[in-house]
Amino acid sequence: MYCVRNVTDDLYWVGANDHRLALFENIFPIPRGVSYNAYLLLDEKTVLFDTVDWSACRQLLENVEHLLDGRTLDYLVVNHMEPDHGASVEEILLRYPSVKVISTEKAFMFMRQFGFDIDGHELIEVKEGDTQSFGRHVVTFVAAPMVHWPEAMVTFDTTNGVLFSADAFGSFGALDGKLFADEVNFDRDWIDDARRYLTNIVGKYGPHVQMLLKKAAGILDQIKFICPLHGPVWRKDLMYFIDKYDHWSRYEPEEKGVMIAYASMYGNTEAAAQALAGKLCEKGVSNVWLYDVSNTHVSQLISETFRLSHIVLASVTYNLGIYPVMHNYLMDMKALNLQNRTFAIIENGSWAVKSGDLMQKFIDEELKNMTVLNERLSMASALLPDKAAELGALADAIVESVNQ
Ligand SMILES: Cc1cc2nc3c(=O)[nH]c(=O)nc-3n(C[C@H](O)[C@H](O)[C@H](O)COP(=O)(O)O)c2cc1C
Repeated sequence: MYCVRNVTDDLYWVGANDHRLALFENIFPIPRGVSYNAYLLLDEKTVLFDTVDWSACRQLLENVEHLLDGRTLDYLVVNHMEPDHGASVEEILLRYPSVKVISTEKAFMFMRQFGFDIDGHELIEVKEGDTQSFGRHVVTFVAAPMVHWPEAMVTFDTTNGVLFSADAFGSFGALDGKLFADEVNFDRDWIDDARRYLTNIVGKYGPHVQMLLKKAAGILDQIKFICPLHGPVWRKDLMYFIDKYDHWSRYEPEEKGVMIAYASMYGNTEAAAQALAGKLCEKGVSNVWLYDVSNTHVSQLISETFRLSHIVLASVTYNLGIYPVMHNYLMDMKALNLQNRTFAIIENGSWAVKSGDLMQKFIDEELKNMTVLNERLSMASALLPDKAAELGALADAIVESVNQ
């Protein structure tokens, strides 16, 4: 059965929802599923904007066929050739052999690399600023390299103000009927998945997102809809989400608050993390979030690290090193270019305590623009009452820094 929704009077969502995939990119858990968004414009010409993952191809075809209602498909615009959107391109070409494909030089290169038989078809290569008329609608193409692959572009419909934003402004989470961000409680139910999506997937490319935001700033008053390739479509309160993107891509925290990420085998480091959390709240800083790095997916840790201003790393020493899962989290921060956070350190060990110095060294040498508070809580096996003053001093230093 077809499943479509109007975005505007002549533009339709023709994508699909996926609740079967457990790991997006075979790495990120998606308990709320994901949507693959594609859009069909019925103008004098018929235009499909992007396709879907291969697993959802059948749904896309049903949707498109239903709306075309006997017309042929004239154009396919491919903004992004990553397989979760581009995998069904060849199937569209097989079904609609006269379709003209509009995309970037690099995207056509990727189509060939993936083995798609495109060369018997009319291919229209576009670059920044090129325009195309489909009848009433005129669109312009804007390069969006590394948001999130190098071939990516976004397409702006100058007639109705629709921005087809490719992977920008996307989110994990299946739509399940609710197409628009204003049909859900986005700030309560979606923002964490949107942040986890952007920070983990495009986090490394903050400067490229900033470049795209600067281009968008020039036409901000003309943008009426943002149609991403995953997650809800935006038609109200666009600045709420644009502002989030601005923070994430500048590596600026959204909130003053403390994330305590702890690595603990037998519970003593965890107990210290709990004691610190209690002290912070007692001293008036209650935006405090505890995460056990061993049972919190690293994508969630990264997302929270992008959200909050202060990070406490509490780790046992393990074979003279940092606990491996904590180390992995630090490596991910480096890979994603995270910056501008204030850290505090809690270390533990029973015979040769090393984790504190090693975490400090990693932050100083491998991460950019970070501050580490001087106060450190160092434990030998367990946090005993003789460490109360040290714990209090650490809490005071964090509170002072948060309140600055
Ligand atoms: C496999 C393994 C390796 C360890 N390596 C070290 C080490 O190199 N240096 C050290 O001081 N303690 C080491 N420890 C001890 C723990 O770091 C220590 O007992 C710590 O207090 C455990 O804290 P927890 O209760 O939070 O798990 C190791 C423990 C295990 C199980």
